[in-house]
Amino acid sequence: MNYASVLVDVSVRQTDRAFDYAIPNRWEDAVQPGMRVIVPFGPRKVQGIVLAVKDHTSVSKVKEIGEVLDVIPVLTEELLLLGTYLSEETLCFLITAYQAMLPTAIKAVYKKFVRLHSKESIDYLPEELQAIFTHLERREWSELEELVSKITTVQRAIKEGLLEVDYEVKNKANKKVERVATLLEVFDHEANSISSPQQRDIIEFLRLNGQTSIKELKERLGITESPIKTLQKNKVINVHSIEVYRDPYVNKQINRTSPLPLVDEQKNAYEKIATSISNNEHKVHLLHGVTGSGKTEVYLQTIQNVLNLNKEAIVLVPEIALTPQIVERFKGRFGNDVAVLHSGLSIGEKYDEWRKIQRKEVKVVVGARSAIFAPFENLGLIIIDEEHETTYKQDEHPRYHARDVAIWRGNYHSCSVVLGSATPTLESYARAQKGVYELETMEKRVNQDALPTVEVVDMREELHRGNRSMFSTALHEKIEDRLQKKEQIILFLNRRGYSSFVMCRDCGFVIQCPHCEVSLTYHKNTHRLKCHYCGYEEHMPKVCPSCQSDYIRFFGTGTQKVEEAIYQQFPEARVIRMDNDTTSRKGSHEKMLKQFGNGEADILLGTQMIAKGLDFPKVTLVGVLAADSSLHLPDFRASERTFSLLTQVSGRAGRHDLPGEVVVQTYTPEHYSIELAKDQNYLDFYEQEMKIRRNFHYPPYYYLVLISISHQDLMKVVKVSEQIAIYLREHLSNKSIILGPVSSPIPKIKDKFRYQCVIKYKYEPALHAVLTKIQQFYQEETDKGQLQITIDFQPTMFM
Ligand SMILES: Nc1ncnc2c1ncn2[C@@H]1O[C@H](COP(=O)(O)OP(=O)(O)OP(=O)(O)O)[C@@H](O)[C@H]1O
Ligand SMILES: [Zn+2]
Ligand SMILES: [Zn+2]
Repeated sequence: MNYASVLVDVSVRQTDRAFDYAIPNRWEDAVQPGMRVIVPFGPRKVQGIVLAVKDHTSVSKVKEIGEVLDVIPVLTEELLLLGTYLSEETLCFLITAYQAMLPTAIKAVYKKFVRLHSKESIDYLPEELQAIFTHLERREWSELEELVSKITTVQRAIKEGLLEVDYEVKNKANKKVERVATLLEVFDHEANSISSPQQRDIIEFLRLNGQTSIKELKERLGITESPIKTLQKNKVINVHSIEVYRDPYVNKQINRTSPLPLVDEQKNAYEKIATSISNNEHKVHLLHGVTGSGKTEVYLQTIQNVLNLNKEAIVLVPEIALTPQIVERFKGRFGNDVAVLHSGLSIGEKYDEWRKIQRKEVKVVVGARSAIFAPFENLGLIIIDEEHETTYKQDEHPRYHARDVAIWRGNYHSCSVVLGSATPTLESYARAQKGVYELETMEKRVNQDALPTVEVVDMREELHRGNRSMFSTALHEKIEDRLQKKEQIILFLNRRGYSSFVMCRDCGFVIQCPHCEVSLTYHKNTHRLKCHYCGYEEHMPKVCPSCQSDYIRFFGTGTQKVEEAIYQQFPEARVIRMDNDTTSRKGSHEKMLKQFGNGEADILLGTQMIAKGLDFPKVTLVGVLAADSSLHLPDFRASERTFSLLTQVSGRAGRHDLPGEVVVQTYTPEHYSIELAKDQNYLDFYEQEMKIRRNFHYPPYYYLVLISISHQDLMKVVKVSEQIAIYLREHLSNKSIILGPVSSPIPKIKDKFRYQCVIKYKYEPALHAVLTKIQQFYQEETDKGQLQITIDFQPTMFM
């Protein structure tokens, strides 16, 4: 008899290890590590992952595996190992690590049922339940909740043993199938004897075109099902189902491109990476290239190089930049060899793209963060574009950084990792300076033109001169000019930490969320106020809740307000506004960019989502509104973010033949991150920012851990946070710095109070053990869900 060690799909501490199950004889050879199975676990059936297969067990009463869900393992040997690394490094449950690697479609959904214990039980049930269970002996829990007057009646019957709870594992994954018809050859010569013209058409069509879907047959020949059925019955044709992929790009015409002759800087970078590839070396190359220096072309040719060696490549692109433009550049070069994974796809589409990878039908995957787990087995290259983007860090469990996973996989496959950016993180650049990474620099734009000229406008002066509009005189003039010349404009509203809050001008009262202690945001189209943390909503009040004045107004600038201002000041301008409101429908993002690319609008107005990766030849002016709103967040990376954002946005102008100009509007023009972004002067910014980081003990000089504690009861949060801080001070070396506990920048979310501690350390070998101890100490309480303690290594957010 063989046994399987199975990790069950239940995230609590007690199940964070494998349990043994017997493999029934009929599946003796079928069960392999990395496959999903269904196993009995207590009263229920749960999904689990086979970690190992062995021929003995020390468990005396071992249960049997109930079902095997896969034919090929969903997790490769490498990914199984990677899961262990992730759970150790981020202190998450092993199952959580594996779940992060799999597409949503194959994660289990559990349905709860209630059924009669036995036929006789019915007589002992209360009348209400008798009626319900007489017709159907098994009912879904959610259905019962509707049927009975009080759910406690059901609970009592369960306690008394009359009813039983039953769980069913459902798979969300549904493969899409299509019915197709083929001609059976034996009947070819007898086809002549068929008299029905419709049937003859079908035969003729199939003879010419081969296997055809029933749907297409009906459409093309204008027929119904019936002649098809007749032919099938008479064994002239064969009808069967085949699996098809839901491919969002299937109807898209993407022109094939061929490699461009590289310019010197590109060639240099390409060759350095090519050398590591041909030597099968695991090296990390930091490709620091200004915007428009042609990094993408270097990626494309490097990938080609790897494909020639019959190996595979993963390309990560930040979600926000995963625009059709980028996808087309990869599909254009590698066609059907490319799978695409991003959040814009439906669950089914993502599953299909993932299966193409699993079945080795593609060699390149382009995707957002989680694509780093693509189940390739012969990896030759991993590229992370815009490596400075914070979205590469997952902000829920497992709190991993895609860069770390990339380097782990690169090491495993002995292949190169390329990190590309115009504004690398200080962490990566410092590593490159120390020689841990290889630095490749591209200082010039491909088209040899200078970078766009950037003018910084002091909005305080504009105000003093009596200009109260959103647009400075300079920006206004330039917009007019471009509109006249029929060139295009991008207006970028830096909205992070910026909201249109409602304030009473009489008494200063600001309307806040009753649950989160943040101000509510005004939404014009619904005339409602909304909390962006918990979703709470209310009507815009007519009078101030505090002093009854009717002089209550919203403040701050949203994209809608900017749009209105544009229409007022430039009535002839055609505007496309891109923000969360206008792009929530699937495909709308893509459609708007296409319209702008086709010249159907003069101005593209948007938030963060238009800052990255866009490449429109006719854009010659970029305006940045409220450049410094990202500077005043309670986050030590605020300057770095502002610098990188401004550099990226400016990089959208003048990328082709027409020269570009940028106008940056700010209230703090003297701030170094704004001054240096003006010249895209990364090196000076790096030097200056590094000094600050050193003085204040921040990364890359120190590592950080953020511990957040939350609970409904404030006293409880304070007590636990203090206990944790004391424990840390006692058990970590005195070289480490422990900050807090303090109340978090957002002190309350969804009625829970939030506190935090920060650990700054350089070398702390006991760290993981100490933190695990803390987790275990509060485990019972955190498993119940009231108390929450999250541990975040190298956090990117401090809110
Ligand atoms: N060797 C080359 N010869 C001619 N044109 C090139 C070459 N390499 C790149 N280009 C073109 O130059 C433009 C900018 O290149 P690309 O988008 O690759 O730059 P990038 O560094 O990735 O930009 P960003 O980081 O700003 O998105 C593109 O239109 C691209 O087609
Ligand atoms: Zn709220
Ligand atoms: Zn008031």
